[in-house]
Amino acid sequence: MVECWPIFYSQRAEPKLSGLIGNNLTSHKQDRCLFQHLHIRLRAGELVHLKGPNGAGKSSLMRILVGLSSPEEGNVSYDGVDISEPAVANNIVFIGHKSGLNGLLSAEENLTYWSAQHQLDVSNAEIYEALAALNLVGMEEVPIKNLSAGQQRRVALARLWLKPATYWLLDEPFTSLDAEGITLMETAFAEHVSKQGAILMTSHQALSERVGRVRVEHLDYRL
Ligand SMILES: Nc1ncnc2c1ncn2[C@@H]1O[C@H](COP(=O)(O)OP(=O)(O)OP(=O)(O)O)[C@@H](O)[C@H]1O
Repeated sequence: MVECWPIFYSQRAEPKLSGLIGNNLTSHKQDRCLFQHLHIRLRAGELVHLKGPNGAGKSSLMRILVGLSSPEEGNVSYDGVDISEPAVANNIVFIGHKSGLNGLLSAEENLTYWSAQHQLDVSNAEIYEALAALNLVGMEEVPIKNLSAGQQRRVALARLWLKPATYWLLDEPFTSLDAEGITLMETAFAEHVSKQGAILMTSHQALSERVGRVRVEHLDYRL
């Protein structure tokens, strides 16, 4: 039988440990065990690249780690506080592999709405600055449905510029990005980690040396 997941930290560790801790996580989908008794830890100042084949369960794990779905077993905490505590969300930005944007609204409107949802005090000028950082000057008022796939991805990623959070959980952030977009994001990742931010990301492509030190973890496909 395939071992589900390497144990990234001692099982004797106390739950009050700093960082993101997924403890003893188990999840099944369609009668298949994606992972069982999985332990994962992400510390401040770390970038973890979660790899694995299609269908292995990376997105399912990410959704559990941000509290969007519940594991059948185990628990998730951030700096010793359980994910169920509302305050925990203030320190996390999750960007899923779907952009989560309203196609009828512009980039500016989407980010204004998202900021309000997250109780962020963000000005219009800051939204324009975030979009400029993603090289979207001139695209601010265009309905999302009229932007290219890569431009839409950039709008989704602009959220990272708007919310001051330690933990970035990014599911396939490079999807549809061109080489310049990937360089831009890798540079942002390196900067975030250098300021003691923490990043857990999935990607089917290798990261360049630009991002600095990366810890790679694998999630195997279980039959
Ligand atoms: N809402 C759902 N209902 C039923 N099955 C699901 C659901 N979401 C995911 N699955 C199944 O769980 C398995 C893992 O899916 P998941 O999206 O987590 O994989 P992944 O590792 O992120 O894959 P990829 O690399 O293709 O993005 C797949 O077999 C998928 O069919």
